[in-house]
Formats: sequence, C-alpha cells, structure tokens
Amino acid sequence: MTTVLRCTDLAAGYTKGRPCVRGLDIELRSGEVLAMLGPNGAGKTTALLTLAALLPALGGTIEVNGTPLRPGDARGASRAGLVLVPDNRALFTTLTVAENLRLAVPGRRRWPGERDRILGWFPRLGERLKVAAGALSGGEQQMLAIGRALAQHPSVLLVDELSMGLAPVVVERLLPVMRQVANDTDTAIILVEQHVQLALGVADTALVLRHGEKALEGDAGELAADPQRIEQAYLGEHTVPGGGVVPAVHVDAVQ
Ligand SMILES: Nc1ncnc2c1ncn2[C@@H]1O[C@H](COP(=O)(O)OP(=O)(O)OP(=O)(O)O)[C@@H](O)[C@H]1O
Repeated sequence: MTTVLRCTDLAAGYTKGRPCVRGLDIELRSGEVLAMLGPNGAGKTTALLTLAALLPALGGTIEVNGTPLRPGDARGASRAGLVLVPDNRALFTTLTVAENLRLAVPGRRRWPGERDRILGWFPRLGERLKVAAGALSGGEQQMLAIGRALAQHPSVLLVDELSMGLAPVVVERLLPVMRQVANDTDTAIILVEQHVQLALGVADTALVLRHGEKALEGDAGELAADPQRIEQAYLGEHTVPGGGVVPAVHVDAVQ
C-alpha cells in the first residue's frame, strides 16, 4: 500500500499565531481507514478542514500522493483527490437524490455507471432517487452526502461526524459501508467519529486528539481491546496519593 496522505507538524486554527491543532503528523496509506477521535473541541473538525485546505494551514506540510499542497488551496486539494464530507452534509435539499448525485459526477464520466456504482454501496438510495434530498431521513441524507463525495473518486475521503444526529443503529449500518468502500476502491478514509467503539470496529488505525495535540495513536483493534487507554487519552489522567494513575471518568462514559 502506498502513502497517499502525509501531513507533518501540522498547525491549524483560525487565528495566526494561535493554532488550536499543533504538531499533528499523519501518514495514511491507500485503502487505510483512520479513526480520528477525541473530545468536543479537541480540534478534529479544524484538522479535517485544514487537510481539505478549506482552512489555510498555520504551519507544517500536507502532501497528497507525494505532491505538496499549498495552504488554503481548496481547489488544488480537491484536484489532488482530497474530498471532505462535512458534518452538515452540504446537500441541495430541494433537488432529488438523482439530481444531487448527477451534479457530483464529473461530465467525462458516464452517469448511469457512476450512479449504479454508488447505489451498490447504498441500495436504499435507489428506492429514493426521485425524492427531494430535504425529505430524506438523516441516515439517507448521510448516504447521499457520502455518495456525492464518492462520485468524485477521491484518493482520500475525509468524513466529519458521519453519525451526527443519527441513531446508533443507523451508524452501526453505515460505518461498515465505509470499510467496504475502502476495501473496494483503495480509497484512504479519515473518519472523525464520536462513537469510539463503532469507529474502531471498522478502522485500521486510530488517533486521539486532545487539546489540539495527538494524545494517542495505534492499531484500531489493539485500542478497541484496551478502552482504558482511550479513556485516559480523552480525559487526561490524574495521580492519586501513593503515586497511582487513575482515569478521571469511568470508561463507559466514553461512547
Ligand atoms: N470558526 C471558528 N472560529 C474560531 N474558533 C473556532 C471555530 N471553529 C472552532 N473553533 C475552535 O477551535 C477549537 C477546535 O474546535 P473543533 O470544532 O475543531 O473541535 P472538534 O474536535 O471537531 O469538536 P466537536 O467534536 O465538538 O465537533 C475549539 O476551541 C473551537 O472553539
């Protein structure tokens, strides 16, 4: 597997000189699924927006397939194959499912083939092609948002909180599809996710951001088997008299 995305010492944020993400290194190979985890406000969305160059990096470098991206060059990032599914899903709510998909398919690609490829991952959308996107359920809207992103044949797909507003049972069905997409297409995927165990169940690797810095990274399966490490990375740890280290909150508190 080749490295498709490499970011080194990335600093990201909204004000020059005041990064809210610092020193972030990521190396992602084709077909690899990375779960980016961390508590609210840790900087996950900021990191994704910066990788997609929708926010100019405040420091560090981002390379896609060995080519450096210019900070804030969103068009260049998209041409290089970085595609973001934002947490608001960014659909044309008054257009139908078919129209939303059609608009995402570059002209040179044949529409029916592309549509059928996407419906292969999301057959439910096939039953809803003539329905306005705004009338879909939350899960169907998420399928459509991901389908639109896949129509662009990304080499790196960045998915911000797939589970936002969805029932856990829907998330349980959707996350494995992301694994399937990575397997089928060799697309590398970064999943920003609050459902820690579900995300670890489909990812190859995981990292935890806390206060804008990487607090933990490793093999997803190993981390899934050791929830206390995740919990400590989320919540920090404090020492108790006698020198022991205890997590601040019980492991079940981390979804
Ligand atoms: N548009 C913005 N302008 C200024 N600061 C922002 C903006 N958006 C987010 N922030 C700040 O950046 C920091 C990181 O936020 P970010 O949304 O990246 O975290 P997150 O890990 O994605 O959190 P959540 O899980 O709640 O979405 C926070 O301190 C947040 O208040």
